[in-house]
Amino acid sequence: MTEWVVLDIEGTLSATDQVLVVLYDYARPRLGPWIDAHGDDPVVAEAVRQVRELSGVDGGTDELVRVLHGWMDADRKVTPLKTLQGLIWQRGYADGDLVAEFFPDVVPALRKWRAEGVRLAVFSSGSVAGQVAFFGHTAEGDLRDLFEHHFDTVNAGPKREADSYRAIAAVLGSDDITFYSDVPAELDAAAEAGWRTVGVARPGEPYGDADFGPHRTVSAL
Ligand SMILES: CSCCC(=O)C(=O)COP(=O)(O)O
Ligand SMILES: [Mg+2]
Repeated sequence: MTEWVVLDIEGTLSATDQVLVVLYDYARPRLGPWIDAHGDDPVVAEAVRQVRELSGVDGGTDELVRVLHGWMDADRKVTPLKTLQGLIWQRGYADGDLVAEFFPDVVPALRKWRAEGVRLAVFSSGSVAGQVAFFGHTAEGDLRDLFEHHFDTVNAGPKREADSYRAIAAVLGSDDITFYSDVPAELDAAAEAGWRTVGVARPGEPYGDADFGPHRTVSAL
């Protein structure tokens, strides 16, 4: 038994296509209008500043959107992109345009862990705002109560760096943590921080045939 289970989303709880096709296709045409309509929102203004800084692009919304689309095409988990996507998805879930879907084993496993007293948290590249909206609007209802904490690249740090996992452990106040992810490099970073790790190798997913090295590996939760 472990005190905490910390979970990745894409490839672990939900099919990669849920994110890279459904959610990315939803965000793509809405990025420009969102930037134009919410320029006074300090969160959007800071994201736009970061996009300019990281890309060196100096032009208007069209140029920014070209950069953001390029990052999406390459699936680069760049923080300002994840911030803007998260705001758009939050609206999409609230409006009923989006419904989060999970692999069939996921919700039973989450409920079983909770029934056993295991505490749950999420660490995803998706922004905390996007994560909370995602778990609040699922095909199996509002699942937000299952999780005590959400972490992203803003409040924890990059997923492939051990310091991010150390920062999460400090917030959780525990060193008895198990991390589930489909990405071996994320598991390496978590293990370096002293966490237990479980690789989730789901058939048909991008990391379904990956080499998980020393990490215990499962094909479902
Ligand atoms: C609404 S959650 C969207 C998740 C997301 O944007 C993403 O990039 C998932 O990355 P992960 O770190 O969970 O593999
Ligand atoms: Mg993942």
